[in-house]
Amino acid sequence: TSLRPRQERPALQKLLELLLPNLERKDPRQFFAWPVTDNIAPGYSSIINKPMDFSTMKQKIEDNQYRTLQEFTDDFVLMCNNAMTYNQPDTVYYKAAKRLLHTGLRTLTAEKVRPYVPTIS
Ligand SMILES: COc1ccc(C(=O)NC2CCC2)cc1-c1cc(C(C)=O)n2cccnc12
Repeated sequence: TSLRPRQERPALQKLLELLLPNLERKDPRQFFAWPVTDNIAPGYSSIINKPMDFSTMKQKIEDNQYRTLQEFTDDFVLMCNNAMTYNQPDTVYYKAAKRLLHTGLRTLTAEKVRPYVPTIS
């Protein structure tokens, strides 16, 4: 809660700006591109208390709100888990989320990504 302005984290921010489009390409039908609304998903806001989507993640990168790669990964996992919580397993959304989670985590934990993230946050 220090009053100091957010210090720059250029390396991490640049890495996340590269990783996000990589993850978005794994969602060609753009089910995860924008916040899910109650009118397309009845009761969504009362079932999912921490909504997340790619547009929100993009804004958080631009606002320098991710201090570590782990925080970015946590939002990605949250987004996928929300879809697997609200939607039944036999829906396109559940299946898309399961696949996205699996393939996206492979990207985020790839050896070539690890070295670019300073271990201290
Ligand atoms: C931004 O969210 C969306 C945007 C577009 C669409 C969409 O094009 N749906 C068409 C495929 C059959 C109708 C679906 C969604 C959507 C995502 C989700 C998620 C992510 O749970 N969802 C759940 C129930 C109903 N619709 C959705």
